Amino acid sequence: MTKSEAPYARERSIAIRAVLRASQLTSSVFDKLISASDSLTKSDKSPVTVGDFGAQAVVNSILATHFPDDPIVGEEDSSDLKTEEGKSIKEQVCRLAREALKGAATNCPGLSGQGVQKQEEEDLTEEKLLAAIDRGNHEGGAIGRMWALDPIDGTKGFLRGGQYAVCLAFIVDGVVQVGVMGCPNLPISPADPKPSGDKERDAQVDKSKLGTVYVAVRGQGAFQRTLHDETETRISMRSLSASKLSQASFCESVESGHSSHGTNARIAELLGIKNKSVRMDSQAKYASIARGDGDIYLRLPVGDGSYQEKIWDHASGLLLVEEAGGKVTDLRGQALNFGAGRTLRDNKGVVAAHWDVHGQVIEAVSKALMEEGRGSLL
Ligand SMILES: Nc1ncnc2c1ncn2[C@@H]1O[C@H](COP(=O)(O)O)[C@@H](O)[C@H]1OP(=O)(O)O
Ligand SMILES: [Mg+2]
Ligand SMILES: [Mg+2]
Ligand SMILES: [Mg+2]
Repeated sequence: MTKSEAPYARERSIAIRAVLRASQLTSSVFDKLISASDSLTKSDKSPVTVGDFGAQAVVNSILATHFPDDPIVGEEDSSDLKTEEGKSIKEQVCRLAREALKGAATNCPGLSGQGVQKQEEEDLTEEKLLAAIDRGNHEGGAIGRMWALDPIDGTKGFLRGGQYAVCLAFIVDGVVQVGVMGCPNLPISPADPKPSGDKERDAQVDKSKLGTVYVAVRGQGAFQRTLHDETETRISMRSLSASKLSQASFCESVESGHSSHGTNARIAELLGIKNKSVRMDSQAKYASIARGDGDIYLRLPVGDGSYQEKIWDHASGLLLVEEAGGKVTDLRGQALNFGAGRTLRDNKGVVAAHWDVHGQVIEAVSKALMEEGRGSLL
């Protein structure tokens, strides 16, 4: 079977094109713009920047051109841009989105030519760009085609100059079929240093060695390419058996408010793991274990566990890890349900690990939560 005949080949190509363009936008926002006046605080107290809005406008415009009937579940909406406070951000968002959509054609397999470009450029008025952002307001659900978009996952990492990801997934009947993730600050070669937000240390990082894109289609494997070269290399998780589990390394959030560092530390202890956990913002954690830099991604709820994870925070990362040989479930070992709406309301927490050890990790998670008196989460 050639690539163009493979299931979801068109969705795959368009998703890569959209993520490349949005990643170019976010990189240029960071290089040129980011200052306090380029971001707002949302009603849930989380930050949102020119980059988040701009990337959502770019991805949604491209999806609207190529799949006009497909609904999109996207993180952002344009309401904050329509206020007096949001006016200057709105102007920047529109200028950047226009530049990104008009920019030189990105290297993207199966798509070229003026026709595609011209179609995309027709939608560049302010009104149309804001409407494109708001195409992301779909409620989700278990039936039919839809896209899930996090235009910048890990906005706090983005603002720090650390890790963030542009994450786009295609979902059919609640099952993720295509996942594409742009990680502009992740080193192409895992051996190279990655920016972490520490200004002094990050000054030593060679920027020409950063910028990866991950692509997975269900049943077709997981691949890494770079932002500038379309050559794809297959990736897979490090093999890990029960007897080698103590040599594993964990990935976890930088933010202790997003996932419980204390519980993770106890789980590592229960599994005999001595390696220090690697802290990183965003779904870059999924990419990192999918290509074998680390082995286990744990995201355990903080406090009473009332936070509902969002589908756009996990859809592309989950497929990447599954296609690289891993298993991704909630803390009870149940599959994540992407068909329950905008959130993973049927699930609590996330546990991603190689198939061969996932069961043991789940057992340790149960034990640690019981010890903490949080057995009600199980
Ligand atoms: N209270 C919370 N618990 C868990 N995740 C959260 C919480 N608040 C925001 N997030 C989301 O967690 C993700 C980042 O987590 P991580 O710590 O792994 O980088 C982001 O998607 C962030 O949204 P956002 O997309 O706005 O950055
Ligand atoms: Mg956000
Ligand atoms: Mg996110
Ligand atoms: Mg986001």
